[in-house]
Amino acid sequence: MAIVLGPNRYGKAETRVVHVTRDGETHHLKDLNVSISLSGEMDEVHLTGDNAAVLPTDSQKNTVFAFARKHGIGEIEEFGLLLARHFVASQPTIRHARVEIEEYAWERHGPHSFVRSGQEVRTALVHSDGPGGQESVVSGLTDLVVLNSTGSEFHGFIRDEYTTLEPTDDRILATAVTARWRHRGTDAAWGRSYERARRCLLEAFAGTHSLSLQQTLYQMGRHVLAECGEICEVRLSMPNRHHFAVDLTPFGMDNDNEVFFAADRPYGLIEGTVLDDAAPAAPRAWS
Ligand SMILES: O=c1[nH]c(=O)c2[nH]c(=O)[nH]c2[nH]1
Repeated sequence: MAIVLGPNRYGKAETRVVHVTRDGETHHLKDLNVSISLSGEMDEVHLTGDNAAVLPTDSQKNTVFAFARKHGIGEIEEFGLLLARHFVASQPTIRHARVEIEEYAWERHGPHSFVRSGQEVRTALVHSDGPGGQESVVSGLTDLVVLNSTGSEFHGFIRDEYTTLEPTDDRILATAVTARWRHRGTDAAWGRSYERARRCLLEAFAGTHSLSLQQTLYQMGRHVLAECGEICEVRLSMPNRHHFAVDLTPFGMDNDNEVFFAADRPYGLIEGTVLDDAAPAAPRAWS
């Protein structure tokens, strides 16, 4: 048996950077969580402990803050590309950079006062092999919590000896959407693209008369691809947040889908990809 070093990467995870743009009395806020992961000629550091090829993760963290000061923070895809390209272009030992960014939204509550809005998080995942190499941008969101109080059925499923679920033609459909979408290029109008993709997800969730969460998932991905030409692949992960109508007959009451028990776990987890089959595959874009 030969023992060898396999794939590896390293970087500073979860640098929390807040940038304030001061426009007189009126301030603008960007609140990010930036995770950097670099790879390249890293055999020596693993095999012998020679650090000559290693850009310290501490320097990577500092770069995030310095770039926020130098370039400001616009769209997170843009900031991610700036960072990823910098590491690969400036360090010969670094061949590949992966930058993952979460953006937390703040709602304006005054000229320099903000309220953290919802739990939804905007995301970007950027890969760069440097000038002339491959690059990819995947945008997305997590924790977009949505609920339809009707317009959802689930019946016609397999019944085996362990099946107790009753078919239903009217149930609550609720989920917390995690969606990621791959762009065809690296120069989209990121902000507008994000708003359009998000709107499409919501429109399709609300507008689909659902026979299963799987069917709703496919419609959501389809709608994004149909409306957003800059996007070629959508990956969705949606927990089925079960709401069970409570049996109130012990108390002499009926319950015509009015009172539900919102179960926490277990939950069905429905995941799927919707894509333009002509788009080039980019497995590395998602890793
Ligand atoms: O939309 C659904 N899809 C399923 O696969 C499933 N399984 C289940 O028990 N309930 C549901 N609902």
